[in-house]
Amino acid sequence: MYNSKNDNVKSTSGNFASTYSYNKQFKLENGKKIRNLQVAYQTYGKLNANKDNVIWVCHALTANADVFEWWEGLFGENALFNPEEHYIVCANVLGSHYGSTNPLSTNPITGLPYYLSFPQFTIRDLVSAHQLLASHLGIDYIKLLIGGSLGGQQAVEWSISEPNKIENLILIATNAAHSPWGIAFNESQRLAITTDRTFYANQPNGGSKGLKTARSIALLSYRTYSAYGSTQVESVNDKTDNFRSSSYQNYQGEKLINRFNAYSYYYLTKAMDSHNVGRNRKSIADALKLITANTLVIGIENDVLFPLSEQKYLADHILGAEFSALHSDYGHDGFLIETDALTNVIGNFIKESRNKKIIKLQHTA
Ligand SMILES: CC(=O)SCCNC(=O)CCNC(=O)[C@H](O)C(C)(C)COP(=O)(O)OP(=O)(O)OC[C@H]1O[C@@H](n2cnc3c(N)ncnc32)[C@H](O)[C@@H]1OP(=O)(O)O
Ligand SMILES: N[C@@H](CCO)C(=O)O
Repeated sequence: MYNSKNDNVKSTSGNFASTYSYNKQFKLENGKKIRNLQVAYQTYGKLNANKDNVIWVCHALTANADVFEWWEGLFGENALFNPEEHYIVCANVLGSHYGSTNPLSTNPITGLPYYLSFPQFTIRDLVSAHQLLASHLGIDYIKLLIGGSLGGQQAVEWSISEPNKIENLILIATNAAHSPWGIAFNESQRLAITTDRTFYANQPNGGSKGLKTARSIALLSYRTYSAYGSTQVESVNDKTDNFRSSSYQNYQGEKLINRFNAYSYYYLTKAMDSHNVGRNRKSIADALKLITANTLVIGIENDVLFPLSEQKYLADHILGAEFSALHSDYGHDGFLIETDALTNVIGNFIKESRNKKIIKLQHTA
């Protein structure tokens, strides 16, 4: 149920799924090392002769490398980001069990799964692992790097660490440093997981009841008062129990534990907490100034987890960045759902960028 490792599989939708193995020791930001690092990834389309059609997607907390599945509408055969024009790459993050090395993987030193002995990693480590993959794929230039939420945290870090490699950057519903509010939400979820004593049993479904509660807590930050009001309102006034909202929370928790494990969730939320582009750099604002990509920052108006002020901050500190706010009844998760609005705003940004480039070329000719 947990491992979807595919080795060099060409799927029916024409995409290519594979796993990259790094044969040296992978050094984490905290100095710890992971042997035999695996990075699962999928590609769609072909790298062109100039190697300048790469779209790299960084996924959020519980997604996987199959971006055509979870970002359908923005990515797909007939979408803005399509395999006809682009070479689209999406890799599973370190710590997630959709094919990359994670706490359920076997530790080559002990021959046993890591579980809670897995080393803690940061957003920068997620990026470093994907930079190795990019180099393995012969990609030294990314036409457009895009990510939302935890995916946006990776995209902003990548753009700071390798500014010359990223031409265009799209950051959605994300931030420059994870907020005290966001960390508190994550800690509450981890408290739910660790209250489930099976978490310490080191078994694949350990902590799953706790994870169900964690997802229930998280949903309150991914959705809004009005989303619950419109989708979970009762049609009768005489109920005193068994409300739709309760069943929804239970259903969503069950849905997650059927496809995700508590260990990956625990470590990935800690990685999210670690996000701070200013760490070991002069300041957050100075780090953002290192970005040279043509940048669009998109926020969701009623996102309670990553409020608009965070995207405004990014746009104000990244040189020349544009800012756009979208409305979504969903709140934070709107970045995964409002694909028509995203296609529209990103499509316009790409057109404007092309025009700017033509004008620049005319001036320098
Ligand atoms: C292998 C994989 O699955 S890969 C990973 C896929 N997931 C990801 O990539 C992570 C990112 N995606 C997500 O977080 C989510 O899928 C989102 C945000 C995009 C959409 O969330 P959803 O849960 O689909 O939407 P929403 O909140 O409207 O809930 C709808 C679901 O709740 C169910 N539901 C709605 N109200 C109730 C209720 N009162 N009681 C019980 N169930 C309910 C619906 O029947 C529907 O069920 P379904 O998912 O089985 O079709
Ligand atoms: N709903 C997203 C997390 C919010 O960014 C996910 O499950 O990946």
